[in-house]
Amino acid sequence: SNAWGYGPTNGPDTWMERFPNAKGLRQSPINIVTKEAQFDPSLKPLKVKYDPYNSRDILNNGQSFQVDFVDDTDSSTLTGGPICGTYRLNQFHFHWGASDDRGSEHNVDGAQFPCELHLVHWNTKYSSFREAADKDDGLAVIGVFLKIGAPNPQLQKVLDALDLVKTKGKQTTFSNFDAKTLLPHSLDYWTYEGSLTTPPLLESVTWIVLREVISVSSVQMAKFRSLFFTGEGEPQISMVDNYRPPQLLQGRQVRASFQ
Ligand SMILES: COc1cccc(N2C=Cc3cc(S(N)(=O)=O)sc3S2(=O)=O)c1
Ligand SMILES: [Zn+2]
Repeated sequence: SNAWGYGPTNGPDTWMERFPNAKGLRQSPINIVTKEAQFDPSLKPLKVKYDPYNSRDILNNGQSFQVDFVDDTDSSTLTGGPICGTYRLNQFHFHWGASDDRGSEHNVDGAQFPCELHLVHWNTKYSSFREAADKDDGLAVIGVFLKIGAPNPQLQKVLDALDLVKTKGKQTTFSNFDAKTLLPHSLDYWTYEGSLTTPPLLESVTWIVLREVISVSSVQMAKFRSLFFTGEGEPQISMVDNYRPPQLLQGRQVRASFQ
């Protein structure tokens, strides 16, 4: 099929054929070399204000599943940190592996995690998410690593909804979810200028990758892997390994909000 994906014939190494941004100078994800991340005292603390009222639905989009938020007011926002102004939460989604040894997009000192959460926000200096999506300062994505450990009860609320969105295109109502409950205690972060990690690979993202991980159990990871890339009635292909490998830093500086 000509649609992009993560398989042998449409995966990350083929994306440059249709999405020239793939060869750009600020591509994501990257490997974060912690010793080379310079502490920047001018970086402000992250301020996350999420209102559970804004959560709307959960959708299998054929590449991951995402929880969408109503973003027509400033009720769920990200401010402070490396960004200027107010960014609104639009959606969150995950990337994961076929086994616990891989699955995250960003790496830390060459290490991969089994899963990575992305919370996608857009700059309200633009009139909409779509208008912001291709601007240099249009998007800010918080990345959170998931590490195998104790079951995560907050994550479980999301995983319990997956039975209703097994195949591509399925969606269901998902209200009153507080995305803040998915964040770790510490909001210490690394930050760098990058891109969307899937087509259209737009170079519009200020990445904010949290240092502290959240936990996920192996049983919970199996729930992620019970989804399908394919639609109802099509030959089933398990939704696993939906991650892009690290891209070249191309001279970019990764800054740390902590010493
Ligand atoms: C062109 O404007 C649009 C319109 C609709 C959706 C998207 N998106 C596509 C990919 C994509 C990848 C993201 S990641 N993994 O870097 O966090 S976030 C994201 S998106 O902005 O939702 C872009
Ligand atoms: Zn993502």
